[in-house]
Amino acid sequence: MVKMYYDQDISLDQLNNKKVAVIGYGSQGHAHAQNLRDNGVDVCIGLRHGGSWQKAEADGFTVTTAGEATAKSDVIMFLVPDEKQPEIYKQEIEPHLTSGKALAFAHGFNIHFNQVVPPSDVDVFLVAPKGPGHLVRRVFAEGGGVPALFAVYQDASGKARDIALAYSKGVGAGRAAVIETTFQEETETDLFGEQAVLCGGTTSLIKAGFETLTEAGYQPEVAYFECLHELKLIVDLLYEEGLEGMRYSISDTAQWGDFTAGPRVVTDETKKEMKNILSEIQSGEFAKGWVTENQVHRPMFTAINKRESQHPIEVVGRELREKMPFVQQKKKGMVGNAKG
Ligand SMILES: NC(=O)C1=CN([C@@H]2O[C@H](COP(=O)(O)OP(=O)(O)OC[C@H]3O[C@@H](n4cnc5c(N)ncnc54)[C@H](OP(=O)(O)O)[C@@H]3O)[C@@H](O)[C@H]2O)C=CC1
Ligand SMILES: CC[C@](O)(C(C)=O)C(=O)O
Ligand SMILES: [Mg+2]
Ligand SMILES: [Mg+2]
Repeated sequence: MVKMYYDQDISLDQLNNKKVAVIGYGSQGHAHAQNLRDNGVDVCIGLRHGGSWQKAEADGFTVTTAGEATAKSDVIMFLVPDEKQPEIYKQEIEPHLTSGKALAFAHGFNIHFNQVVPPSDVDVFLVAPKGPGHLVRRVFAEGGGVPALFAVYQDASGKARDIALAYSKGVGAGRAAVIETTFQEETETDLFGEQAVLCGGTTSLIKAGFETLTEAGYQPEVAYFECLHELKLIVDLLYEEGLEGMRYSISDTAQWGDFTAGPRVVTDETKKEMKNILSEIQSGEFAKGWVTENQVHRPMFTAINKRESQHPIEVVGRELREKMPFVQQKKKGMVGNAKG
């Protein structure tokens, strides 16, 4: 088994006398900043004037521009959206990224695909939590942690690995598991996971199930609870106990259906397509498409996003969730969601 690091294996010393700038206060930014602060790390926030600035100040942080935060800090964790990083790096980070500092990422996209090229006299590492930022904070606040990968791309100080490990502990990952990787492995596996399984694969599966039931004349509310709402409850069991633990809790009838019908839904053809998706990530084809889509101001992203928000499962889901305030974490004050 790969070596894993836990809190007891990691020292926070490499962060103790350092200032950490978290650039961005969105999904990952607010979680890193708050978890690090709770672990005694000296954190400031770098932003542009806007919604996140107010949130970060209301949460008690010192907020300046990204450039000022970079200038006064030793470790700069870059948590603005991937597609904005190259420009913000050139304008705000690079001019202040003097020798001896460390530039850090939560995802390797821009380093691996050469969109950000830091100078050789700074450390470059990543600490990539394997979970959405809002859960990185929520799970930490509940006493747990979200696992993370760390990787060193450039070790100018000779201490980059220890700083990355300390940072991983600082955000709470040492409570779950910290694994060493490379920028290439993190970038390719993360893109694959979010496209084929966690986000793309799952939303397509949910919609296909919902559409199959509603097109057959079943009520949309019933289809919503069956194909979306209950998925969370099933995934909770998978998270806690794996496949076997989930199957312990479901009926034997469901388990027999799982064994016999599941492979008819996710077939060899599906796996073949997963391999194609992985090849496009590995070759840089996906990255090229995403960079280009942003250069032309996201026409497809915008159109698809609009169409998706009007899907019948979203229409019925909004109504049903309104009546279940206990499921609505966002309305209960989920902080740092720059996406609204
Ligand atoms: N979302 C996640 O859970 C995960 C994300 N990652 C990685 O973390 C990084 C950050 O992603 P994510 O947290 O989703 O980002 P978000 O979109 O949630 O947050 C973006 C933040 O950047 C700020 N920002 C945007 N433009 C600027 C600017 N020009 N100058 C200064 N600040 C700016 C926004 O502030 P404003 O309010 O002003 O717009 C906001 O605070 C990415 O590399 C991503 O791949 C890795 C693991 C999981
Ligand atoms: C699964 C999506 C993710 O990779 C994540 C939350 O880990 C992301 O980029 O947001
Ligand atoms: Mg991810
Ligand atoms: Mg990702």
